[in-house]
This record gives sequence, structure tokens and C-alpha cells, in this order.
Amino acid sequence: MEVLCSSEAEVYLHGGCVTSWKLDGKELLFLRPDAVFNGEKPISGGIPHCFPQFGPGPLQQHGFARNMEWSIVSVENMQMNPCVTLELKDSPYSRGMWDYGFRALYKVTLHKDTLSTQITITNTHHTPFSFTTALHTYFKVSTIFKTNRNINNYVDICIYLIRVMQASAEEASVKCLKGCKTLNKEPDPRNPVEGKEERDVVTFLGFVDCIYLDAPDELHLDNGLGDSITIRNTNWSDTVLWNPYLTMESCYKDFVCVENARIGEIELQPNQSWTGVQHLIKA
Ligand SMILES: O=P(O)(O)OC[C@H]1O[C@H](O)[C@H](O)[C@@H](O)[C@@H]1O
Repeated sequence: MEVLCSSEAEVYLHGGCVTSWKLDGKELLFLRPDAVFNGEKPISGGIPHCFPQFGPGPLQQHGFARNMEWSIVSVENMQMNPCVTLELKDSPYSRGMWDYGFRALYKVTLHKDTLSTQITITNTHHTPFSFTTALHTYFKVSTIFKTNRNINNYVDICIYLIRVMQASAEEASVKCLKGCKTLNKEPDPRNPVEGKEERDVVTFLGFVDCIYLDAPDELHLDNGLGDSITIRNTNWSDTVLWNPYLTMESCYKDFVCVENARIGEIELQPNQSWTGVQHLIKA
């Protein structure tokens, strides 16, 4: 997908995953170095789906939608903005894990400065079902710990200290979460610790795996690379921040996940639908 040569996006049918969003050639999403595109596992990076379970829970971590092949329903040009709609339906594979009929429609629209996604889940089963879900968006960032050299001499120490002093300009941060109730999944994801976010500006200075309940419908991400991205949503009530720190030593300095999520179960009656909209807007 491309808009007047200034913005581009890439979408894979495997997992219905947006893997790239570039403005003027600059990538704003992140693909982990362990990402593979052979269909053998979910694509690690971009905007993977978590459905029908955010997790942890009885199904595999983050559910099966990110493992499955989605299909194209339509490709349109909406007032010069390319738009692709993908579909995922239950199959013997999904029924083996979650025995319900469903239809997911995922519409991805690329505007000049905005990447918009709309997901609609419909219950096509004859009984109600419940699910949790998220868009597990990986953003490319810089953190203050990023240094391309080992700190082993006086010059390196000086460079490192200068970087730390410049941290406010160079590190990724998220604004607008102050006051939210938090469920910190560290140290035990199955028994999250309740709390409240007191910071105006949330940074990623170590391992982060935290749910923000009833988060605002607009957040601001500073990626530490000179870009400010507004994350606006409708119906995605919760937010999850994740950075794996040293558990992913090769790449933790280069991305953060800011995930629009529904942590509490959504129940759908037969033929009922739920829709969540996300806009990523480069300021
Ligand atoms: O490695 P994955 O299965 O993609 O999951 C990566 C992470 O996703 C979310 O942000 C969860 O809150 C984390 O608990 C989980 O570790």
C-alpha cells in the first residue's frame, strides 16, 4: 500500500499482520530479528493480533489469529487512500482449540500521516461466546541504554553520560496514562499486582509488562527518534506496555510495544459484533 509516495504499509496474510508503516521512507513499526515469514510461527513484530485470548489463559499465548492465514475480501482506494480488508473465519484448526464459529474482518487504511485499522468480530455460532483481544503493536524506538559500543574506556563513559543527560530527548516515552489503574504482570503474569500509574511520562528503563485498565482513547508516544505518534482508539478500553529488557538482549533497546487491548472478556450473542478502531497518527 502506498500514498502519493510519502507513506507506505505492508500487510501479510499470515496472521493478518501489518509489518511495516513508513513515512517519507522512515520506518515507524518494528520487526524483531527473530521474525520469520514462512508461516511456521506468528510474525514477531509489526501489529500482530491477539485473539481470541490476550493471555495468559487456557489457549496458546495471545490466541491463534496470529498463526492463521487471513484472506483478502477487498482492496479499495478510498479518496486516494489505499484500503485492504482481510478476513479470518473459524476452521478445523481454530475449532480444535476454541469450538466456536466466528468471522473477523480487518480493514487497514493508509492515509498520508495515519495508519488506521478497524477490526470487527462477529459471532457466527449458535451460542454466545466470550473473548479477549489486543493489537500487539511494536514501535521502533530508541532508549537511553542504546549504545553501539561497549563502555570500557574514559571516552565511552563520557559519551554514555552525555546520552543519559540528553535522555529526555532520546528515550521512548508514553504520555496520558497517569491515574490509570494498573495490573503489573511482573513478576507473575498469572497474578498481576494492582497499582496506579502516578507518572505523567512513562518510560521504559527496565523490564515492563503492565496493563492499564480503562486507558484514555488517545495516547502520545515519543519514539526517541524524533517522532511523536498519537495512538487514538475507539472501543479498545485498555492499554498494555511491554518491553522485554534483557530477556531479548539483541533488540530490547530498539522497540516498545504499546498495545490497544480488551483485557476484560467481551461477550457476543449469536450474530452480534464488536468493533475496535485504532489510528496511529504521526504528528
Ligand atoms: O512473545 P509473545 O508471545 O509475542 O508475547 C510477548 C508479550 O506480549 C504482551 O505484551 C504480554 O503482556 C507479555 O506478557 C508477553 O510476554
